[in-house]
Amino acid sequence: MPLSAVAADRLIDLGWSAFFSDQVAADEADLVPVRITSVHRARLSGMTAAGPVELTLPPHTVTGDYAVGDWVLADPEMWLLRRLLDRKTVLARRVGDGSIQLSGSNIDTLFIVTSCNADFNIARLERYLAFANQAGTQPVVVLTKADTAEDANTFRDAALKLQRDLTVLITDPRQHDAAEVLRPWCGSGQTVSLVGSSGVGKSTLVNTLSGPGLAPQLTGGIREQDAKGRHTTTARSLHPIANGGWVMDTPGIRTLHISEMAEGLDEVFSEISGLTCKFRDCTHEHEPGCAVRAAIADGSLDPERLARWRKLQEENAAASQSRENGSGRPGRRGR
Ligand SMILES: Nc1nc2c(ncn2[C@@H]2O[C@H](COP(=O)(O)OP(=O)(O)OP(=O)(O)O)[C@@H](O)[C@H]2O)c(=O)[nH]1
Ligand SMILES: [Zn+2]
Repeated sequence: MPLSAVAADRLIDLGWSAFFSDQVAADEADLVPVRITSVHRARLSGMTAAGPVELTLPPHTVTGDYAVGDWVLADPEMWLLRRLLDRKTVLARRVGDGSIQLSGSNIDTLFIVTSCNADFNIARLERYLAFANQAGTQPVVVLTKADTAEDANTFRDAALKLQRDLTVLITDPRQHDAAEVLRPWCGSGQTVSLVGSSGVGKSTLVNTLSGPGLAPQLTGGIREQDAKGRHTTTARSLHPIANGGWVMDTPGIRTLHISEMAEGLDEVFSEISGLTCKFRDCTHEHEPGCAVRAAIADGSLDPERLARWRKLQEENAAASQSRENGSGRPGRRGR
């Protein structure tokens, strides 16, 4: 069943690309690509080129194995879920009990939102950057509440130093032009998500991006009752952006533990990870020919930045080591 030109365009709007179509085997031609738009305890909702569908799940399906943003193939007769396609990017992290939490997949850009006030925290931003890099998504720092700061540019200058070629934007999420400022990352077929502390303006930004007339439910996560009757935020969802693209609302991340994020960290701290010392296993403590200590000595590397890098390296090594015999890695780099 060849796709009509309209349906093909619609699929591209949804984020479908050669990366996914190349995975469809010849004998799967009658299956339909579905993008997962929300993941519930016992239910998966999705979007096809023709509109929204509720998937029928095969027995023993664990919905937690699926992420909002996933592409799956389904049998159109009953919308029976057949197979998950490989992810281009995946935001994954270890949570308290050691399990992997999937925060979303096939996200092109992660807006790391922080305010020009006491919320602005360099060490936390470096964690978020490692998280985005490890996922394979492009991080963009979005600074809000510039109107309440004496000089927002000092915040922007500090953020620009956190990663080579990092994009840092200043915008007021309450204003319509916030959508214009973020437009380059929100075109047709592009998927964005937001992270940041409570109160920095994420929901306001999602509402501004979604344009007028979209469900106010976007502010505040979707809450469900778990088995013990507690209310927990179990669902994330994908929403259309007014002029193209998709935005994923992700629940707040209270503490972002660094685990299995070596590549992501190297990218944040590329000015350190790119240095070559005389000894390959240099600890940068006392060895001769240490390029890291030389960079500190000549002033090209900030000792505080080095200290933060060390702390994250140690946290990552300790967490990754204790996981060595555990289940698969949470993050898989897509680029
Ligand atoms: N003055 C000012 N207020 C802002 C700005 N951005 C957001 N706010 C306000 O800050 C408050 C919090 O914004 P939210 O969008 O609810 O923040 P959030 O990040 O979604 O918070 P959680 O839902 O708790 O995760 C709201 O009252 C916004 O109107 C800004 O640039 N300047
Ligand atoms: Zn060294």
